[in-house]
Amino acid sequence: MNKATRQAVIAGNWKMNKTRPEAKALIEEMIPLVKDADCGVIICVPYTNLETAIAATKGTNIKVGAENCHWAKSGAFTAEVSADMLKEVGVEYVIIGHSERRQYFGETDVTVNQRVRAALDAGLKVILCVGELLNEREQGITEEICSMQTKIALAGVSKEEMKDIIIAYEPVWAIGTGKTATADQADEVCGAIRGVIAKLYDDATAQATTIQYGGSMNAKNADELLGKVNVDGGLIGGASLKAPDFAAIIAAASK
Ligand SMILES: O=C(CO)COP(=O)(O)O
Repeated sequence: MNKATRQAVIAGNWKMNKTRPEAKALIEEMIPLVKDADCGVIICVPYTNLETAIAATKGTNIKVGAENCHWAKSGAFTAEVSADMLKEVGVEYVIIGHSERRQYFGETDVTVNQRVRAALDAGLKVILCVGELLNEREQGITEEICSMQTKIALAGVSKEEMKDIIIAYEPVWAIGTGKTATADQADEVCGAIRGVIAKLYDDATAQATTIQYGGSMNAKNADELLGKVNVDGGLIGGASLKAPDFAAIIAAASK
């Protein structure tokens, strides 16, 4: 299996945006624009929008994800949401390990691993985020950081379970900054992550794993990034909040 046979997946990460009426309107605008996509289409939305998004996307090619989940089944974890709760609502995907969770909410490689495990156990598919800080890139340790994050996050995940894991390489310095990694930088790190998967599992698993790039991907730069052999799609922040922009990225991934 190679890029030609791997499924490209474009996922929107809405972050902390949109009330329920706004979410419904955005999805309704999106549906006709993305209905002919030749790639996977996912929108990851705030918890309060999940039911709205699931209802609004019913019968369409848009799948719905959450932006995080807790590692415990239930318990005294004020404001957290379990993987079972998401599954019961009808959610299919969950983002885990986003750099904003790591940066602002004390998420560590170990808790990322625990959350990945909980999501898989609940029957959810995972979009696992990894990526280096600017100073780590400047120190030349990008591949080491991304390899380590990937390895720790996947501890206890079997080869069979890898079909339910998408990895998103998101350099932290490129998120929401308008600074995109060059297509070659994105390709290089996505390729290095694929190498880690090959070592942890085997080459067939590595070749079958969807590895996205995320960080200021937009309608203008999507073509070049998605043209790279190791870049199998994108995790889109800002541009996923505008239906025409999101649709343009999906069109680029469908070529
Ligand atoms: O963090 C991101 C997606 O998870 C990327 O966000 P931007 O596309 O807004 O840079």
